[in-house]
Amino acid sequence: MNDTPSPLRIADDVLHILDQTRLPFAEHELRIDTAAQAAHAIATMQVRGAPLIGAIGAFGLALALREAADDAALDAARRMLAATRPTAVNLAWALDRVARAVQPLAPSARADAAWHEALAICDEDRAANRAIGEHTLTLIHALPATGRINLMTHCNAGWLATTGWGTALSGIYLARQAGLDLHVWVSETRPRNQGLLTSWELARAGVPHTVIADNAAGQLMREGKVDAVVIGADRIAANGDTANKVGSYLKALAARAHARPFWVAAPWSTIDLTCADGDAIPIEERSGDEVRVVRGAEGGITVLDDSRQVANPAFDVTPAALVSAIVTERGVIDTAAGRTPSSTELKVVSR
Ligand SMILES: CSC[C@H]1O[C@H](OP(=O)(O)O)[C@H](O)[C@@H]1O
Repeated sequence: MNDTPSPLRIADDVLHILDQTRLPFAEHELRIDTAAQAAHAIATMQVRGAPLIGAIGAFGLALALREAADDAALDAARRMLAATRPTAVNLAWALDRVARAVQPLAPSARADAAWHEALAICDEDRAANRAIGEHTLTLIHALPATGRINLMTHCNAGWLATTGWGTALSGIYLARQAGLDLHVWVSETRPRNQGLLTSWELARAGVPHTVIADNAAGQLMREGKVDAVVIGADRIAANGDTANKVGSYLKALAARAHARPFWVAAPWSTIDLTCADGDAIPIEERSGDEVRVVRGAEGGITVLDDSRQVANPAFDVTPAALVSAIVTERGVIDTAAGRTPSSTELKVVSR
C-alpha cells in the first residue's frame, strides 16, 4: 500500500502531519507529540476528513497515555479528543477501538498498545480505501457514457482526507491508472474550499479536472456534462441517510432530477448503526468567521463584518432515497436496485 501519498508520517514515535489549513498554497509539516496538539489539529482542521481524524484521534489517545494511563486519564483523554468534531463517526469509532484494546492492560503497557492499534487503523484504512477504489472503478466502467467520462465530486475525499488513497477519489485514481479518459468537476466547497485540496491532489496525479463554483453544479448536469457524482461521507445512518460536507444534498437533488447516479464512497467504519436515520446525526456548526473571511494565499479577506448574522452548518444529510450506491471496502450496496440487503449490508436499507 505504499503507492499512495499520505497526509501523515510517523518518525521517532511521533506524528508529522501535513497542515491542511496552509494547502494548497504551502506544503508545511507539523509535529504532533501531545494529545492536546492532536486535538487542536483536528478542531482547527489542520487535519480533516473522516478517516483521517479517526486516525489522528487514535494517535492522540496513545500520546495521552504516555503522560498518564490510569482509567481516569484514559477516559478524560478520550472525551477531550471526541469533543473536537461531532459529525464524522470515524473519530468516535477509532477512539472506542483504541480504548477497548488497552482497557484490559496494565497502565504501563497501554501507551505502546494504543500506538500499535493506531498504526493498525492506518493500515486497514489504506487497504479499505484501495478496495473502495476498485469497487468504484467497476461502477465507472458500467456507466453508459461514450467517450470521455465526466464525474463530479464535492469537498475533498482524497488521500488528504484519509491515511492514503482517499475514498471518493480512490476510484478516480485507479481509473486514471487504468487509462480511462476521465475528467472531474470539482466544486470549490465554500466556506473552507476543500475543493482546492481536491484540485491540488488531482493536479499532482495528472487527472484532468475543472474547478467550479458550488452553484454551477445544477447547470452542468442540465447541460448533460456530468455522468455521475461521487462523494465521501462522514456518517451513514442505518437506513443509508448520509451526512457529508454541506452542499452534498443539493448535488444529490440535482443528480436525481437529471437521472445521474449519486455514489457515496466510505469505509465501513463510517456506517453508524446506532443512528436510525439522518435526523440522529449531529451536524457540526462551525464559526461564522469561516463565512465572513475568505481565505487565500496571502491570508484572509473579510467580506462581512461582525454586525451581520451568519450560520455555518458544516454538513448536510442526503436522504438515502437520493443515493444510488454506497461503496465500501466490502462491496457496493446498490441502494437503487430495490432488492433485499444481504447480511453484510446489515441495516443499510436498499431502495
Ligand atoms: C473521506 S471523508 C471526507 C469528508 O470529510 C469532510 O469534511 P471536513 O473537510 O469538514 O473534515 C467532507 O465531508 C468530506 O467528504
